[in-house]
Amino acid sequence: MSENFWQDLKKILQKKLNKQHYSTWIEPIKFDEIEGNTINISVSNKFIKDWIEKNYKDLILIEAKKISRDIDGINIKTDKTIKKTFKKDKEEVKKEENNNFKNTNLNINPEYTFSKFISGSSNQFAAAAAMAVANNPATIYNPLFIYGGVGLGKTHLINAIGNEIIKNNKKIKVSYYSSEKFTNELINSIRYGKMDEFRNKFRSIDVLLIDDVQFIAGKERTQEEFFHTFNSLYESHKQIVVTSDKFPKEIPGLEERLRSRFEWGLIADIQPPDIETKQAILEAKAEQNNIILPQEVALFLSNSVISNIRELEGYLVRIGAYSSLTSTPISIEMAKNILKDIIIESNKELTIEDIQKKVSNHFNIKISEIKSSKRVKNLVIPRQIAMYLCRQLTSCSYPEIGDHFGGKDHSTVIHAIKKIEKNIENDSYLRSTIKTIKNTLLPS
Ligand SMILES: Nc1ncnc2c1ncn2[C@@H]1O[C@H](COP(=O)(O)OP(=O)(O)OP(=O)(O)O)[C@@H](O)[C@H]1O
Repeated sequence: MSENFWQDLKKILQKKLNKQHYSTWIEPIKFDEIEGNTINISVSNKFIKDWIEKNYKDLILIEAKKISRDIDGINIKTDKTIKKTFKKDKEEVKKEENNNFKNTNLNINPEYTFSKFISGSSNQFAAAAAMAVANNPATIYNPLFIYGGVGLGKTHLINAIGNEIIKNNKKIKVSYYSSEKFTNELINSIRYGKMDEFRNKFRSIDVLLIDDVQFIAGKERTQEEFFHTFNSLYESHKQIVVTSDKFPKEIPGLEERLRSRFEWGLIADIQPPDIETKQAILEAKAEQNNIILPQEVALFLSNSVISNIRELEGYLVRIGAYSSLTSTPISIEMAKNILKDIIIESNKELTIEDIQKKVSNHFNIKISEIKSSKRVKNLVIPRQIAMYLCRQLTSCSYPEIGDHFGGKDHSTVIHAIKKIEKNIENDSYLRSTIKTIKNTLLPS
């Protein structure tokens, strides 16, 4: 009776709740059992557990009692292994699009909504936190700091917060700024003596969304001004949301006072997507772009390529264009052919060249640069990572690795690998970068 009980209960809850809330909070719940008179359920992390306890537990209990009068409690556990990918309903996407109004002053991209954001275990925490903030601006998590690797959906999520807030209340003044745009406006205001205007403008915003905040690090005047803007908004109980490619502590050149403020609220990370999530995203993007993508091709792409979703989308568009230009339906063969330089067959043993290719591709540098002896930072770290992965993923010796990196001595290779091994422990960004590259080298 238990599983049916849960299904019935979910149906009732689905009717009671708005679709988005249902699919974000109730749908991913894992039903465990009914033990005595208690319903045991699990969710993927403590944040979701707390949220459900605070907002939905009473409702679930009331409705459960209507099905079975004996029920008198709900016990929520956390279980990290829960993976749940849920897709949003087409109708809901349409409705949301219609509701969105385009106000270019706000700089918000109307395309990036929650309905178009696919949640999976890698980003569920950040998506749930974003939704919580969007539904309760400036009341629960302030600031919200979202961080994650390149192309994993930070810009999409921060815009979705803006779109959702506007949808709920058109009077709230929401502004989205890339750090670059913030800096440029500041520079212009200084140049043309318009600092008062600049300050007034930022301080009159209700919700300030700042994307890629790592770019203001190292810029003294921008950080100073942002610090004052932050304080003024925070003190007037206005919502601030910030994204970055790194955890606050790991942003080089970020002033201590800003770092500590970023840590006042909630910090949520986005990890590289798992295969299920990648597949769901690809299928959704294919639908949005009118590309007929057979399921096996979506699976093939999710298994073999890249974690960077922007890159993944790029390949999808390439395949779609090829298919349309040649009037041939998309097939695995076609995908393999188009992506032959990127995909490494999963049954083939990895070589040092494969690793060099992937690492160079990830960091957007040339293979010749990774093999060179140039000591600039943007080459040294990729080179060290590549050497580390060669040692981990191939059976090559230190001298062999050194040979493939422009004839370097084995002691240089050992030094590079030790450096990564040491840093990986404290640097979550490095860890996540290496994981992303490894995922593309070792498709599961
Ligand atoms: N979970 C998701 N569901 C649907 N689309 C996604 C998801 N995550 C990312 N995308 C898409 O991937 C592309 C890249 O995402 P986005 O620009 O938000 O990444 P980012 O993390 O801000 O990258 P960067 O570090 O370069 O600023 C966008 O088109 C976005 O819509």
